[in-house]
Amino acid sequence: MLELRDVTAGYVRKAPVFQGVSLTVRPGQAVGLLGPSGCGKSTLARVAALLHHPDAGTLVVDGTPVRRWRHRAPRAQRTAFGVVFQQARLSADPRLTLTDLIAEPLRATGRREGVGGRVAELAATVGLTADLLGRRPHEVSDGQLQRACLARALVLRPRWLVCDEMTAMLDASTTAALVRVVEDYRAETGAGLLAVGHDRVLLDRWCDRTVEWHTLTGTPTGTPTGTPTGP
Ligand SMILES: Nc1ncnc2c1ncn2[C@@H]1O[C@H](COP(=O)(O)OP(=O)(O)OP(=O)(O)O)[C@@H](O)[C@H]1O
Repeated sequence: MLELRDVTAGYVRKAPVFQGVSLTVRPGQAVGLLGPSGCGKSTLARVAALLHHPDAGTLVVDGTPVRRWRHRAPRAQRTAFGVVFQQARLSADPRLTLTDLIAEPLRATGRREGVGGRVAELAATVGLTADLLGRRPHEVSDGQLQRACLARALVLRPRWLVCDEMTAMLDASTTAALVRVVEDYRAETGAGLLAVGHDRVLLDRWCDRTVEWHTLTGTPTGTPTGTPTGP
């Protein structure tokens, strides 16, 4: 279970972006988070993925409260998450080839064996051909780079996926392809998903339930009331 309990977070302590927000994602569940620009969805997603330290509240991952965020978080907790952001170019080291980009989390966690095979397998999964893998980010399209970023997010076989407007910059066919990759991965592994976006139609189709931001803010505790949209 991924549980945010009464979380307050932001960038200036006296003026948090949001206060007292609670949200729960069950293993295997896909929760969409919908809200207006600037309300704090990305900030919440970053807290949930251990990338942004909240000012108050608790994050519990698979029963263990998180005490440290970012590089200070224990490796086992950090590697439980795969994260994909909207702007692939900001989250990709421009010096790395796509092969090295996808393999980055393996190398960072000291897993050097079988890297080539795992990268090839994931490249095929996300639809990257071999000729693209030797290129650097500036030599590929936004959609191709986002495919590589999704492969990177899956490379450690995370139990939780956080997709922060993953498809906002992409055309319909690339969007459909990447959503399918995420859903195939979830079907195979039982991973849970928090998908942030603006596109209600996409989130309603993709997710088991879609939560509106305004139902979260000020919610005291417990799972927020979402809009049930699926099984
Ligand atoms: N690094 C930062 N430093 C200071 N303020 C920030 C930072 N990142 C975001 N903010 C501010 O925090 C607020 C929430 O931003 P956030 O990106 O979480 O919103 P969002 O709902 O994801 O928006 P969008 O849908 O436009 O991506 C905004 O007012 C934004 O300007």
